[in-house]
This record gives sequence, structure tokens and C-alpha cells, in this order.
Amino acid sequence: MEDRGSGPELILVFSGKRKSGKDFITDLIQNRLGSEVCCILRLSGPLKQQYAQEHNLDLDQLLGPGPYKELYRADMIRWGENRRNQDSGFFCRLATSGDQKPVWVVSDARRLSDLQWFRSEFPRQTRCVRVQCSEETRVQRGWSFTPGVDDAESECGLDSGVEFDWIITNEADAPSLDEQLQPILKAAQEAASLVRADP
Ligand SMILES: Nc1ncnc2c1ncn2[C@@H]1O[C@H](COP(=O)(O)OP(=O)(O)O)[C@@H](O)[C@H]1O
Ligand SMILES: C[C@@](O)(CCOP(=O)(O)OP(=O)(O)O)CC(=O)O
Repeated sequence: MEDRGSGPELILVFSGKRKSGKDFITDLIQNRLGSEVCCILRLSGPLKQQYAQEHNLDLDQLLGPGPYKELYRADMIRWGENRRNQDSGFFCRLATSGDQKPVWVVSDARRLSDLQWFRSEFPRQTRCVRVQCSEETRVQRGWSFTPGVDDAESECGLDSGVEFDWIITNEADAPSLDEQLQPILKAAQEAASLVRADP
């Protein structure tokens, strides 16, 4: 039998456009599974930490949902891309170092290199999930098109060429999130029970 060690048993790697609802849905998943079973990992976490340090900015505000991060987003994208060009797994490695939960939910994959990193480091555990909704819905949630952001790889890198394991449509007139998330929650619960059965 494969040695499961203490690493994750399932990694759900989420992507989707700004305001598609990635944070909303990944929070919902964590609430359903419980924080003993599931952690949320953000690739943007270590990026913002390093960027804030180098530019003497307020990290809490950069991490928060308010307008502050938007002031720096285009420059953070450029700064992060320089880092990734030197080492494409740089932020993935930092974001995943040291978490012991059986289910990892990565809330913000943006580039093919992000998916490739998880698929190559954790081939058995990685599943890719896309969150989608209409532009109209994103506008209602506060989105407006920003050149240099919405037409950059950061937002468009996973628009094509990816086979997603699950696609969630986060719209008022789509099937309920409870219904759409059922297979994902089932897979996560199975993963967690494997860990419990194999101490
Ligand atoms: N299904 C939903 N029901 C109610 N509000 C939602 C839903 N999905 C997203 N939102 C809200 O829309 C906004 C953008 O969602 P968020 O999860 O932050 O998007 P993203 O992380 O993809 O940028 C947030 O204020 C969030 O609470
Ligand atoms: C520079 C970024 O990491 C900023 C990401 O910030 P958030 O993850 O807070 O973004 P949204 O949830 O889409 O609003 C983007 C990147 O290209 O890495």
C-alpha cells in the first residue's frame, strides 16, 4: 500500500476570474469540512508578504478584500512575474510549506505553471476546480475591467488549455452551490476518512 505520510490526501486547486467567487466558495468548503480537516492556502499570501516588505506597505490591507490591494495589483503582478520567471514554483512552495491538514484548498491559481507545479509535486492528490460566472454578475459584485490586470496572464492564464475536474457556476440562476459542491465535498470527506483510518 502507498505510504500516505503526513502530506495532504486531496488538493483542490481553484481558479477563476476576479469576483467570480473563489474566496466565497473556498470559505464555504472550509466551513462545511471544518478547519481540522481543511486549510485554505493562498498563493498570493507569500507574494503579498514579500511585496509589502520590499515596498514598505501595509500587509493586512494588501491581504484584505478592500480597495487598497487594487492600488498595487498591476505592480504586484509585474513584480510576481519577475519572481516566477526565475523560479515558477516559488510562491507555490512558500504557500504550501508546513501545512498538515488532509485537505488543502488552494484558492487562487492563476497560471498554467501553478497547476503544473501541483500536478507534478502531488500527482495523486491534485484536482483542479474552475469557478465561473457572467461578466454581468462580476460587475454586480464590484468588478470593472482594468487594463494591465484583466487582460494579463494573472487573469487569463487558465482561460484555455486546462482540463478541469469540476466547474462551478456561481450565479443566482445556476443550480445551488450546495448541489454543485456535493461531489467535491464527498471527495474531500473520503480523503479525510482515509487519513483517519491510516494513522
Ligand atoms: N454565491 C454568492 N452569494 C453571495 N455573494 C457572493 C457569492 N459569490 C460571491 N459573492 C460575493 O461577491 C464578492 C466577490 O467574491 P469573491 O469570493 O471575493 O471573489 P474572488 O475571490 O473570485 O475575487 C464578495 O463580496 C462575495 O461575498
Ligand atoms: C498579485 C496577485 O497575487 C494579486 C492577487 O490578489 P488576490 O488573490 O487578493 O486577488 P482576488 O481574490 O482576485 O481579488 C495576482 C497575481 O498575479 O499573482
